[in-house]
Amino acid sequence: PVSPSYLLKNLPKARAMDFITSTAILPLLFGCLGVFGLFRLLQWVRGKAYLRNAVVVITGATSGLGKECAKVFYAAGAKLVLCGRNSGALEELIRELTASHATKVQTYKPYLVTFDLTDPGAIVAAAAEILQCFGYVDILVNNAGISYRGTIMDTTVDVDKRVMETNYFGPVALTKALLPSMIKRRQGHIVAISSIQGKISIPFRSAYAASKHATQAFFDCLRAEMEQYEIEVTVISPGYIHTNLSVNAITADGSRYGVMDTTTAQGRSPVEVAHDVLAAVGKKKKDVILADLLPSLAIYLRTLAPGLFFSLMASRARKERKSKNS
Ligand SMILES: NC(=O)C1=CN([C@@H]2O[C@H](COP(=O)(O)OP(=O)(O)OC[C@H]3O[C@@H](n4cnc5c(N)ncnc54)[C@H](OP(=O)(O)O)[C@@H]3O)[C@@H](O)[C@H]2O)C=CC1
Ligand SMILES: CCCCCCCCCCCCCCCC(=O)OCC(=O)COP(=O)(O)O
Repeated sequence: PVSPSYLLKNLPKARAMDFITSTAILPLLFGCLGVFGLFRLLQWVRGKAYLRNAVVVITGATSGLGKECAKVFYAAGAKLVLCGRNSGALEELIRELTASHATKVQTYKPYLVTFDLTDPGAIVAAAAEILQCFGYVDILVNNAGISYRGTIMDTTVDVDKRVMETNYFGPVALTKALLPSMIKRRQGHIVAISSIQGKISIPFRSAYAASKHATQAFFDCLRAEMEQYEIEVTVISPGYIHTNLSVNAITADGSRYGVMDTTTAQGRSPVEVAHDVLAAVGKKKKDVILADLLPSLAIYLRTLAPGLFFSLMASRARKERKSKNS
């Protein structure tokens, strides 16, 4: 028997088109496209339904990615609990959200909870307040975080601890405080906003990269342990986003860095990233990288050719040191 590929190669173009249209190839192609389209549509509809009326807790909602996440989850019809340290900024955001009417679904006035993620007592109290108010939480978005700049040798252990408390122990404590009620309902979704630096470590970010690697590891373990209760875990690792992360970063002695780095300024818009977060949550994705090609390739390089990756990082450290000294 003559194979379709042989015929396609050997028949003139016109005859080849005749062949395609007169055989099952075209209907098969359209069939596959149709099934794929239907699957995507179903996924989209399910995602929308999943977020509508869901009780969603977002930490770090006062600025940057958290603020934009608040906007897209609000517009999707979620019942929001917005967390942060600055109650004035949260109240302002709630005013902004409730003033806009550009959504077709029913929206709910967000609830506000203020606490510091470095204060374990305040985290437990905040979780209790949220549960008392809503009875349950559907989705927790652990977004709040701080970054850091400094050399390991100059950095005090207090600074390492502060970054770990904000980016790792805080989200872990909040997750643990909300998990029992999720387990009881056999329903819930924990989201961790990590970073590309949760997958690869770059020089002069030791505390930050360590906190994000710890985040990735903890929430990967959690995903496996929670499968039995049907609780979802999504870890999201973005590349640079144009927010105030670098401005708010702390330095080796704990002072504020206060500089908008070029990498941050040239990062993706937080609005776009928030939409990607919403889509990932709606699709119950397990692990998502939201970055350009180079950082994504760097993750593969770290796994497949670690020696080369380490040399590149050492050269990056040399260059950065040189430019600082000159
Ligand atoms: N921007 C980027 O390039 C990238 C960011 N990310 C991650 O995205 C997340 C959001 O950061 P982004 O929006 O960029 O930065 P921002 O600095 O704009 O926002 C950080 C948020 O975290 C809150 N926060 C910081 N420390 C604490 C604390 N101790 N207790 C409670 N809340 C706190 C801040 O609240 P407050 O107003 O009280 O300071 C603020 O709302 C972080 O986890 C970050 O690591 C990941 C990859 C890239
Ligand atoms: C097969 C070819 C592979 C080539 C790989 C070359 C290696 C290039 C290194 C790229 C490093 C990318 C670092 C990305 C870091 C990042 O996106 O971090 C996100 C953040 O969390 C930003 O926080 P920060 O405080 O550091 O601004």
